[in-house]
Amino acid sequence: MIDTLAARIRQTIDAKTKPLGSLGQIETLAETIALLQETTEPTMRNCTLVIFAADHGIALEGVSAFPQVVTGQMVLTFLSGGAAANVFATVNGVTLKVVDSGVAGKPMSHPQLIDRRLGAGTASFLTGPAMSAAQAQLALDHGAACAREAEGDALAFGEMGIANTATASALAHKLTGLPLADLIGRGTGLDDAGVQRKLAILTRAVARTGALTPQEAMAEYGGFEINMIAGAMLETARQRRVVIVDGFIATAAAVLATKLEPESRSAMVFAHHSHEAGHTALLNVLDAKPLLALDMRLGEGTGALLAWPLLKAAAAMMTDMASFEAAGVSNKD
Ligand SMILES: O=C(O)c1ccc[n+]([C@@H]2O[C@H](COP(=O)([O-])O)[C@@H](O)[C@H]2O)c1
Ligand SMILES: Cc1cc2nc[nH]c2cc1C
Repeated sequence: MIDTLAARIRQTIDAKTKPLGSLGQIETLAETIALLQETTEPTMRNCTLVIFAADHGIALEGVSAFPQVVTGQMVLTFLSGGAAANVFATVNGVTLKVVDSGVAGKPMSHPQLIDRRLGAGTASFLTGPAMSAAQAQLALDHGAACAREAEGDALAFGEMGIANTATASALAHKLTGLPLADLIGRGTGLDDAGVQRKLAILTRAVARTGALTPQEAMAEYGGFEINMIAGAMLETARQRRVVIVDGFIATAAAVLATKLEPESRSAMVFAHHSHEAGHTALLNVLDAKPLLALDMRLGEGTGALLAWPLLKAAAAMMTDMASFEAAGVSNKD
């Protein structure tokens, strides 16, 4: 007798009209979704992508190929529909929301922009904490609220923030203890000398503190948007909805989320393997096998948007595909 949900889900998949295991990672994805929804007939009807945007004091140390002002400019581009995330969301029927988590400069006022600002960018973590402990906690709370307000069987979280690969690397280093050199990359397009400079600055920055708790790490080295994504992931997981994890920065937020609440890992599916060098190390930390590998390194949730149809296919496989028995197809002896 089959007595566990996991075994019933596995048996449902194996009874479908296909050689055993022949749908590969789609089978694993179906198992994850079905376990989370606690049914052998899961549904994947709708998805929302929430893009969290914020600025980083560390940008002023020259760790990005682009100037800080681009963060706010890209927020306006998301709102006018011209970014890659808008295009991919439209193509795949995903609702898109944009959150100001703390973009530098004066607050932008736009009817579609969700205001969760925690300041005009973080402070530079080269010389002191990026934010206060209270701001770090508030970021988790704001992220959770944004998740509660977003509709979908699955939620994807994107980010926009010049220099946030530097932030993600420093934060991930403190959370995992992995060497910084394994966690840094070119971001928006640094050359070799730029990467060396980024490594030197981050090496100085992380030497400022010793071992940190996850709560301390997200205040010392976090970002408003990264911490909000962690809060949003935690809330989505608590609601037993699927979290679609995007690229390098989103995966750093996922590492933070799992350090705070390890059980959140079971709600996460990993959309793609980013071209950003440090992504492999973070995926390994989470024992994650991403669905796609397209050499993308844009962020914004673009990888998550491209993975969304695979989640729909995995759920539909469970509900709509015939079993050997129902279809009258002979199974192997
Ligand atoms: O998602 C990724 O894997 C990814 C990898 C490299 C860069 N990005 C995006 O580029 C920005 C950060 O790059 P940088 O060089 O400014 O740290 C930020 O807006 C991210 O959305 C995103
Ligand atoms: C133009 C541009 C678009 C982005 N989208 C996400 N990060 C980005 C960084 C830049 C520089």
